Amino acid sequence: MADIKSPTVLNPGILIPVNPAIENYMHGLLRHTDHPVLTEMEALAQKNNFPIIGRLVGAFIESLAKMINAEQVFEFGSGYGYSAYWFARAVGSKGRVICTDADFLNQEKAEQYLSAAGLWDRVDFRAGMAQDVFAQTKGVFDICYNDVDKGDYPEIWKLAKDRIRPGGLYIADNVLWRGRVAVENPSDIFPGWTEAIMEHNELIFNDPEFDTFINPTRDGVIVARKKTA
Ligand SMILES: C[S@@+](CC[C@H](N)C(=O)[O-])C[C@H]1O[C@@H](n2cnc3c(N)ncnc32)[C@H](O)[C@@H]1O
Repeated sequence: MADIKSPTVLNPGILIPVNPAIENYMHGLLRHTDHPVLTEMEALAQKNNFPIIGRLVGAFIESLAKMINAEQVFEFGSGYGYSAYWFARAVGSKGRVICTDADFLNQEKAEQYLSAAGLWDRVDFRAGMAQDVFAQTKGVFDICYNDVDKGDYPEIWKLAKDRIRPGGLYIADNVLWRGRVAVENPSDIFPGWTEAIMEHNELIFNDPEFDTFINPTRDGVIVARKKTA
């Protein structure tokens, strides 16, 4: 039996923080979240090797959004709407999830899936660079969620942090980057991405305006709550 106290080592320098058997067990507990649209979106991700947040993180962000009664969410990097599916459920019929993605084909797919799920009327999907869309959007958000290319993580944090309401959340996926943040000289997918994620994480943990924690599920999700006083 695998030692569940040690992270699983896949390749030299690549670590999975939570033992896959435990993640499978947690998946099993989420069977009640099954939905035909969700299953289709997950199948597409599997087929195309597209990096969606997956069921465990999806259920996590939905819970977080419900805990703070979030109604206004901004997503940096929405893909074809899988993470937005969970936020859209949480914000309710009066809420709004602004989605952004650099690939306009993802907007079409998101419309198809989220319409089928009855959630499209809560979504405002804007194809383009998330940074530009954010600059064109006014107001503060209950949640800013970051899942863009990892080299841009520090920039997105700096943009988002001042436009989160007190008590609101900054959430970013992949902040453990398959453990690369924890090893010396990791082999990276793109040069500089590990360093950018590490800079991002340090900036957030050292920001006195936020209380911050990393949930190590899947690839690591950082959650930073803006203090109220
Ligand atoms: C990891 S995927 C997002 C997955 C999505 N959050 C989910 O879990 O369903 C990253 C997406 O961000 C988009 N992207 C990357 N950098 C971006 C940027 N600066 N602005 C807008 N979209 C970006 C890519 O086209 C890709 O679809």
